[in-house]
Amino acid sequence: MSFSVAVAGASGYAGGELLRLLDAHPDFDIRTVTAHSNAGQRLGSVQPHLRSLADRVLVDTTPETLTGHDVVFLALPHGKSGEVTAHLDSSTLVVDCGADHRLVNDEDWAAFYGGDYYGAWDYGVPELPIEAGRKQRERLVGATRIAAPGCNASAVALSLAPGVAAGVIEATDIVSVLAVGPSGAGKSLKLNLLASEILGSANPYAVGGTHRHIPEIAQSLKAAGAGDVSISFTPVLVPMSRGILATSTARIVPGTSASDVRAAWEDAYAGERFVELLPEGEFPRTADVIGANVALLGLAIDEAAGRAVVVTAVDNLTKGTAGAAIQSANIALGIDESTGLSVNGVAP
Ligand SMILES: NC(=O)C1=CN([C@@H]2O[C@H](COP(=O)(O)OP(=O)(O)OC[C@H]3O[C@@H](n4cnc5c(N)ncnc54)[C@H](OP(=O)(O)O)[C@@H]3O)[C@@H](O)[C@H]2O)C=CC1
Ligand SMILES: CC(=O)N[C@@H](CCC(=O)OP(=O)(O)O)C(=O)O
Repeated sequence: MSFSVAVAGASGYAGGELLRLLDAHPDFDIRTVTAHSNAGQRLGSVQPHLRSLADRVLVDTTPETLTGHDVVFLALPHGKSGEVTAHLDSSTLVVDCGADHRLVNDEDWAAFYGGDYYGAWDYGVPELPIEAGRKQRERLVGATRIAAPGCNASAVALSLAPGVAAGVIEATDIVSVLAVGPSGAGKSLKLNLLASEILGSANPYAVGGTHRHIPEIAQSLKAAGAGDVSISFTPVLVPMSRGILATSTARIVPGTSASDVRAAWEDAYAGERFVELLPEGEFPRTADVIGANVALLGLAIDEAAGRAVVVTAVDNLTKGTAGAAIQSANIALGIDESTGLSVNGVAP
């Protein structure tokens, strides 16, 4: 099978990671690569690590340049995807890596993003437990519109949804602190992301309940069966170009045994290729997931605090975005879900 593909935002970080993975995918044929300020440039001049695609020329991101493909991946700034997708044929599979189609509640959109609200699409985290023992992947089969997740949001949702779905942790008292690499903020110049500001320092941001991923996480936990959700979420920029280490804790439902808590995560992720619960006593490092389409989880029970502690590592650009987008597209198109995706990273 060969599906023609366009990648919009191909000059950016997420677009670059999409191209790296798509070029190795046997069923996808990259036909069009688009950009904005870099339109007209050779891809090799802006993504020099993509040697096999170096002579491709970036074209403008318009409905016309994106029309006529079987699959369109969008890696555009927030607000830009919604503008484009309204013009694409409904039979084209469109996978948006931005936030424009993630939130089901327009009030959340207004509170955390603002601007036009374009409506929610099927959420591209296949392994997420949803109600009644089901997984999000069921909803992706045959989908033609998919919203890939926010990288932090998917790390935290994957961390906690099994415990919520099994009823062993309370969703009303969650604390998540994340160490994140600056590539999550994209390639454009920002003063707080200068090397002189971040090398040798750990810098908190969006402190105090303001981060845009909070409603996205709450939405995923509600889909897993939570009623009310309360999450204190604090990201901290650390000097690693890519990667997320999310540490989340939640109160254990009184009377639940430690083995029942662990069983919730073991059962949820048994047989999953791209989400793995490490053996008891082991915890992941970001170094183990760089370039891999994998989320690694470590779980501990803090008996004294009465809390479950979940430490999750993902590469924000791979399992956190581009890998999730391609995995979800595979499911939508009826291709084997793991095609073109590896659990192996690069190290050291
Ligand atoms: N980086 C990450 O880890 C993650 C990113 N995402 C999401 O993916 C999307 C892309 O992010 P990322 O790759 O990091 O961002 P970058 O800033 O690295 O890339 C943005 C891309 O969008 C293009 N672009 C910029 N302005 C416009 C415009 N006005 N109209 C059309 N295209 C434009 C840029 O083109 P040019 O360079 O030519 O100007 C570039 O190709 C965002 O929505 C982001 O939130 C989601 C999860 C994780
Ligand atoms: C370091 C950094 O700024 N990271 C970004 C991650 C963004 C992301 O996951 O993408 P979306 O914006 O598409 O949700 C952040 O925390 O907002």
